[in-house]
Amino acid sequence: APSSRPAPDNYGAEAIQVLEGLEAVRKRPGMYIGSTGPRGLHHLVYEIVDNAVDEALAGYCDDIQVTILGDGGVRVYDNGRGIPVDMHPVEKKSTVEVVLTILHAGGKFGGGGYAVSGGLHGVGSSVVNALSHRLEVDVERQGSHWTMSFHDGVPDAPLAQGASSDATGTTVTFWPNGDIFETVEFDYETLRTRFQQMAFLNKGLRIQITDERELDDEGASRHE
Ligand SMILES: Cc1cc(C)cc(-c2cc(NC(=O)[C@H]3COCCO3)[nH]n2)c1
Repeated sequence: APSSRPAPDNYGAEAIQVLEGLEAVRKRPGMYIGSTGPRGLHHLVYEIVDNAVDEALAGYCDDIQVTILGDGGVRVYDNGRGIPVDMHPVEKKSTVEVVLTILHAGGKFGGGGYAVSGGLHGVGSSVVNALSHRLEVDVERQGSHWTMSFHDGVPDAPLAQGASSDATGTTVTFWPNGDIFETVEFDYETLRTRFQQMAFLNKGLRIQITDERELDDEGASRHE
């Protein structure tokens, strides 16, 4: 007789896909970011900034701010449209959660392999999330702040509607996993040089970077 067990719903399959994706990234980080040395660490920032740059190149954002926090985290902000916050009826997941947890076929050649230097072109955010022991996102869109946090890429709770806001934008803050990377100490000059190159390649693009770690009596150093 046919088993009485109901067919596994899509939601269960989806949750398994997320966990398998995160596990794959943590098992072979080099496949996704090239290495777990300093280059791989800085690649995390480039993956997140890539999304903000795409929004700027699409003409929706003219302010991108990167901050190296005193506690070793990095915050990336853009004043674009904000990642969509719509809730998918079936998976009961917001687009924000999908962008940050589903491992998309990334890279230059689709599927797995890709030239590390080129990065994942805006589909690498879930990789950054998987390799961060904590990640927070704050979207301003549709009149509100919408927030979500993750630990090792796993959501702490669904997307939550917060205070009202008449601005739009996306802020992602992440703290790289010290068990995966040889070092989690960001190098200011490495980031500044890379953003300067990107600004040369994209006329009109402005990326501000601030290092809050070297706070001394005259406050954080700020360069554009
Ligand atoms: C800092 C950061 C990090 C991430 C993961 C996404 C983004 C991001 C994503 C977007 N824009 C979008 O997702 C577009 C996509 O098309 C609908 C409107 O919003 N802007 N900024 C910014």
